[in-house]
Amino acid sequence: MDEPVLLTGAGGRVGQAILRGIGDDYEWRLLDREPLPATKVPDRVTDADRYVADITDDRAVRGAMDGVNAVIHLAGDPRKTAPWDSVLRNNIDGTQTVMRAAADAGVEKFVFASSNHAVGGYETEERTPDLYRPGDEYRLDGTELPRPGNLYGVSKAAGESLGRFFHDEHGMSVVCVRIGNLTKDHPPREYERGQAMWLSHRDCAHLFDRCLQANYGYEIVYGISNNDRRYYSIERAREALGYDPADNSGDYTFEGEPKEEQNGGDGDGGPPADPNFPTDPDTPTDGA
Ligand SMILES: NC(=O)C1=CN([C@@H]2O[C@H](COP(=O)(O)OP(=O)(O)OC[C@H]3O[C@@H](n4cnc5c(N)ncnc54)[C@H](O)[C@@H]3O)[C@@H](O)[C@H]2O)C=CC1
Ligand SMILES: O=C1O[C@H](COP(=O)(O)O)[C@@H](O)[C@H](O)[C@H]1O
Repeated sequence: MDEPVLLTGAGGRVGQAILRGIGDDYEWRLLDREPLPATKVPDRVTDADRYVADITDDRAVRGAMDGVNAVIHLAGDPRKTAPWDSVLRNNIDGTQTVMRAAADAGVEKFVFASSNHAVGGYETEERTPDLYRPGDEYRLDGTELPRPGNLYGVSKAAGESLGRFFHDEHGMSVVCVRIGNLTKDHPPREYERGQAMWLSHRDCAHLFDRCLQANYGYEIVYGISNNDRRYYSIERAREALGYDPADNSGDYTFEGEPKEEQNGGDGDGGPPADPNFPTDPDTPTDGA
């Protein structure tokens, strides 16, 4: 892909995971309402390709969109406790502004950062905490209706709907990635739900790379690593995008330490050297 890719929210956690992984592989336009320090910008990105702008500023967004072939849209309020006025402005109005500008500019592919919170309502009292544990077979696969657990999740469901509209009405390819819990270097520590939906930094970069490379119409996929604990299916991401994650929160202890190091393993990222070592927090141990 020779034409630029517009990355909104480039300075944030997800944006930086993407740029650190595939920053040298594309021509980027980086947009964020905060100026990006040089340390957050890949070497080849010039000042002219850095936009300090708010995504609700239609004129600025259209300026940044000129000549762009694909968009990864991350900018927004990521707080699950975000109030309505913020998600309405940043996540719904902002997303509509970016998607409309993209469709008008003839952008081919649009990747939208949706969230696990768009479907948080499926985590009912009856299903939890079993849902978060290895061996539980409950799966959401992206074909279910949104079921937000908070107003932030409502705003993400709205973004998915906007994507459907701009795909159907304007032919733009749209993929909505329901991102789980992006955490660097190890799964969230001592947090079953977070470990079930862990997305490692390298899998994050690989997944968004696949979103830029694959051909699709409209898709909703889950963005998690290949975790033993999981209640999201990654089959659709594999099939539609060619996603092939490398990490698994099951390779870490509940406290977030790599199992092979604790077990004196060979450090190859594979399973623990001693299969009898009781590393799974759900596995009863003598005296535990
Ligand atoms: N980090 C995670 O585990 C998850 C993130 N997501 C979604 O991924 C996206 C990125 O999340 P993070 O990187 O974690 O958030 P972040 O807060 O680290 O980064 C967001 C970036 O967007 C910028 N931004 C916010 N509102 C803006 C606006 N109106 N105009 C221009 N720039 C704006 C901020 O300055 C910031 O650099 C969000 O849409 C979030 O909802 C979804 C699920 C999980
Ligand atoms: O959508 C998001 O989800 C992640 C994970 O949710 P959590 O309930 O496990 O915290 C969250 O960390 C992130 O801030 C949010 O944007």
